[in-house]
Amino acid sequence: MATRSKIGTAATRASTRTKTPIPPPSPPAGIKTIRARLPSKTIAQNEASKTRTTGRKPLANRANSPDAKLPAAKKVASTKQARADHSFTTEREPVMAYLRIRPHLGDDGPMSMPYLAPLSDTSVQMTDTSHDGAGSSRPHIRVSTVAPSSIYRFSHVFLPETQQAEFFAKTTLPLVRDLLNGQNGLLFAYGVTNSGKTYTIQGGNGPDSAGILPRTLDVIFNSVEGLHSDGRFRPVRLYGVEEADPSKFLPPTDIDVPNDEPRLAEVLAEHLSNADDVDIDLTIVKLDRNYEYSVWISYAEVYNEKVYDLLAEVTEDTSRSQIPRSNNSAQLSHPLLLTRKALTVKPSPVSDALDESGPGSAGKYIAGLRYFRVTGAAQAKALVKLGQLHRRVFGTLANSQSSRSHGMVTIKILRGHRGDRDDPSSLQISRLTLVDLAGSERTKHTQTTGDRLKEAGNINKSLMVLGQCMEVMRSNQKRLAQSLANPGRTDTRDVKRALAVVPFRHSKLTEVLMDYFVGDGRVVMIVNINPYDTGFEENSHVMKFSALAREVSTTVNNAPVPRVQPNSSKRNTVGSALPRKVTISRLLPNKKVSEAHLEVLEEDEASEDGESEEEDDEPINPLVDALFDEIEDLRLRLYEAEMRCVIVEAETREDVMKEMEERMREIEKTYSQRLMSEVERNERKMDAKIDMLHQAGLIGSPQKRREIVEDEELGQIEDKSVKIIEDSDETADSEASRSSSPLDGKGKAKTQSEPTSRRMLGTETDASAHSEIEQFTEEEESVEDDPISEEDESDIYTPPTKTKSRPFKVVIKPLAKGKVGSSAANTGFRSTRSVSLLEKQIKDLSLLEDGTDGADDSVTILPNRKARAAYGGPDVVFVPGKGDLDTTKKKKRQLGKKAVVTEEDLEQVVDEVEKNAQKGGGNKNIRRMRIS
Ligand SMILES: Nc1ncnc2c1ncn2[C@@H]1O[C@H](COP(=O)(O)OP(=O)(O)OP(=O)(O)O)[C@@H](O)[C@H]1O
Repeated sequence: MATRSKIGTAATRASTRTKTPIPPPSPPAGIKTIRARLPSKTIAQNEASKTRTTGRKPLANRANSPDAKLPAAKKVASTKQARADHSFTTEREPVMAYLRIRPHLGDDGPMSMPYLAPLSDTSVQMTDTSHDGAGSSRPHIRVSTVAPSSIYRFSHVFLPETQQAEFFAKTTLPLVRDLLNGQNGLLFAYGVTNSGKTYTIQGGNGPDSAGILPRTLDVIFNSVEGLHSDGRFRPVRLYGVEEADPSKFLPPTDIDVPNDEPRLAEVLAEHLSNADDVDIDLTIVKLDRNYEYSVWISYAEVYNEKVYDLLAEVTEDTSRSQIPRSNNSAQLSHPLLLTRKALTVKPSPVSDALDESGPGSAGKYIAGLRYFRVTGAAQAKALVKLGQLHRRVFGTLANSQSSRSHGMVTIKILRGHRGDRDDPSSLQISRLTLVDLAGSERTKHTQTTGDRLKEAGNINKSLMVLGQCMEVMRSNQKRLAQSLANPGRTDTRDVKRALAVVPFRHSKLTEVLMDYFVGDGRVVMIVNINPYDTGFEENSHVMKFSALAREVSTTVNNAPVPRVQPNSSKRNTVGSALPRKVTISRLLPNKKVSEAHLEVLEEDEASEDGESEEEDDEPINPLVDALFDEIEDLRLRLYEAEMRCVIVEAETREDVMKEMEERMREIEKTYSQRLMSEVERNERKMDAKIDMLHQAGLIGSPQKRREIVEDEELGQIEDKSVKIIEDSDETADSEASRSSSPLDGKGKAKTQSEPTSRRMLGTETDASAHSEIEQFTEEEESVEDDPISEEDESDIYTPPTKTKSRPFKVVIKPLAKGKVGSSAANTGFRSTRSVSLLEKQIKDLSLLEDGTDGADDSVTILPNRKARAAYGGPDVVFVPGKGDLDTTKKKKRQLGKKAVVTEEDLEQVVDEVEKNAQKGGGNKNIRRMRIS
C-alpha cells in the first residue's frame, strides 16, 4: 500500500516560466495578456491542501450522492462548490515503481550468470558477475562508478515467470479503475534496449501475451458497455471540452475514408478482420450506470526531440519525405512513407484550469494531436496497431525491433451524467497515458553511428532530463517537508521561493508528461530488466532511477472534477489586444540593476481551422520566453558537457588502468627474474661455503670428516681413490635399495630406512647434512654431464651369464681433472698390470662381514664419489673407513688410472676377502656392505 505524504501540492515548481513573478495586470475586457500564474495562489492552495487534506472518498459514493441527481442549474452550483473544494480533496502519493524481470530467451545466446537476484517481493540484489574473476579478462580491476553489488527496492518485483494477465492486474488495473472514475494516471515503462518494455506495453505474439495496453482497452470497453454517450463533445488540450460533430472524430473505418488515407483504412480493416484472434481481457470495472462515457484515443511519439502524431494522415509522396521509415518487413514489401509535421507542445491555458492556479494550468499539451473516438476494443486496438506501424522502429545490433522513440498512447474519457447531456460543464475528463520509452541507449554495445548516434543522444537526453526532473522534484519535496517538520511553522513561502526549478522544459518528453507530476495524477513506473544483458552499468542506472522515482510523490485528486471549456466566448479577439508594459530587471556583476522596459502586445492566433482552436490561449511574452529558452539551452549544454566529461573521465581511467596493469606486469616479471638470479647466486654461495666448511672439517660426522680428509689426502698424494662397494643385485636401482644402511653394524637397524646421502653423513640430521645432499646432487649432475669416452666404456666388463645369474662389474675410474690435483702423470697406466696389483691389494684387505648373504655378485671399485656418481648408479654407496686411506693410497699408486679385471680374477679376490672376513681379522675400518 502506498504511503501518503501530507506535504503541499506545490512542492515543485513546474518550470522556470511558470514561476516568473510577473504581477497579473487588469486588462480591459476582451484583451488577452500574459497571465502569469501567481505562486502565492498556488502556495495558498498548497497550504490549504496540506492542512486540510481529507481522506480519499470512493467515487461511487460521490456519484450516488444527492448532488448527482440534482437538476442542471443546481449542478452548476455544485460544480462551483466542487471547484472551491478542490484543494481539500487532494493528497500526495509516491510514484509506484514495479520491477519486471525478463526471462531468458532462446535467442539470447548461452545462459550466463544473471546479475540480479530477487531477495523478496520488493527487493533485488544486483551483483556484477563479470568482476568476480570468472570470465573476466581483468578480474581485479573495475573501471566503474557503479558499486559492484547493490540492493534495490521496488513497490513490487515481478519474476520472469509472471504472466501478462497477472502483471496487468497488479500494476495497471488500478489506474484503469481510476480512469473510469475520473482520475488521471501515467504509466511508463523504463529500461535498457531489449529489456521487455514493448512486450510489457503492447504484448507478444503468443496466446495470453497481450500487453497492458490492449488489456486496458478491453477492460474499458467491457466496463462501459451500454454506457456510451453520443459523442457530442470532444476533449481538447489537456482539460478542455468542446462541442463536436459526432461523426467527424470517429476512426476512418467508421466514416467515409478520405482519399489521402488509404493505408489507414487498409490497416484498420485488416486488423478488425483479425480481431477475433487477439486475447481479450474479460475484467469489468463496475460503473455507475447513471453516467455515459465516450472514449478517445491518441497516439503520439517523441522522436529526436520532436513530437509526432502517429495517427496522422499518411501520404505516399516519397519525394517530400525526409523521415526514415520502419524496417518492418511488411512495410518493405509494400512501402509506406510517412509525411508528417512535427507538433508543438504548448502550455495549457489557464481557462482550462479549475481556477487560475489550479492543476490544469500547469501542464502542457500537444497542439494538433488528434484524438479519435472509439466505441469498441477492437477498433481501439486497430488504431494502436496503426500507430505502431507508424512508429519508427529501427534495427540496431542490440535489438532488431528496437524502439527508437518514446511512444505515448493517451486514453481520454469524457464522463457525463445522463441528466446533463446538454451541459458540457457537467462533463468530467480523465486521461491515462501509457508510455513505452525508448531503450536507454548503449552506443558502445550497439555500435551506433551517424543518425542512430544522434537518435541515441536524444533518447538519452530525454531520459536523463526525466531523471533530473525526478531528482529536483524529490529534493524540493524533501526540503518542503523538512521545513514543515519544524514545530509551529505554517508559512513556507520562503522555502518555496528557494526551490529549484524542475527542468521539464529541457526535453519534449518531460514537457509533455509534466502535468502528471505537477498536476493531478497517479504515476506508475515499470522498470524492465533483462538480467542476462551485458549492460550491468546501464541497468544499474535504470535501477537507481527507479529508486529516485519512488521518492517522488504526485498529487492525487480524490474525486473527479468537472472541467468546463467556455470556448465560444474566447475567439474573435484577434487584433483587439492592447500593449502591456513589462519591466525586466537583471543584476549586473557590478551589483547594479539593469532594467529593460518593454511593451508587449499579445494576440491569439487566428482561428483558421479546427486545429488552431486548440492553440494556446495564454499569451506569451516573447522576450521572457526567449530568455528562458536561452537559459534552458545553456543548462542543457552544461549537462551535455558534463556527460561528455564523465565519459572522457571513464575512458581515461580505463586507459590509465590498462597502462598501469601493463607496467605492473613488467615490474612483476623483472622482479621475479631478479629473484631467481638472486636465489641461484645464494645457492652457489651457500654451496661454496658448505664446500669450504667441509673442507675445513667443521661440519659432518667423523665418517664425513674422514671422507673429507680422505679426499684431501687423495688430492695430495694422487688423483685417484679406490672405494670398494658391493652391489648386491639387479634391484640396486630400486628405491628400496637406497634405504639399506651402509653404515656400521651398530647403527644399521636404526638407519635402515634413512636416505643414502644421510647414511653417508653418519647420523647427522642437521642442516649441514641437507646441504651436503644438495651438494652431492649437484656433483652428480655435473658428472653426468660429462659423457663417458669410448675408451672408458670399453673398460666396463660384463661377465658371461653362465657364471653368475646377475652381472657384476669392476670399474676403476680416474678422478675428474682438477678435482684433486694433476692426473697427467698417471694417464699411461694400463689394465694388465693393474689386475695383478689389484689382486695383491685386495688380499691385504679384510672386510668386516655385515651379513651372511653370499649372493653378492657385483663389486664396484670406484676411486671417488664423483666417479661413483657417474658410473655407480643410485644404489652404490661410498663407505670410507679410516684404514682405507692407506690401502687406497697404496692401491692407487699401483693401479694408476684404471684397471679391468676378469671375472675369475674378481671371484678370486672376493673369495679371499670373504675368507679374511670370516677369520675376523683384517682392517675393521673397511666394511662390506650389502644392498638388498
Ligand atoms: N516477459 C517476457 N516474456 C517473454 N518474452 C519477453 C518478455 N519480455 C520481453 N520478451 C521478449 O524479449 C524481446 C525484447 O523485448 P522488447 O522488444 O519488448 O524490448 P524493449 O525493451 O522494448 O526493447 P527496445 O527498447 O529496443 O524497443 C522480444 O522478443 C520480446 O518478445
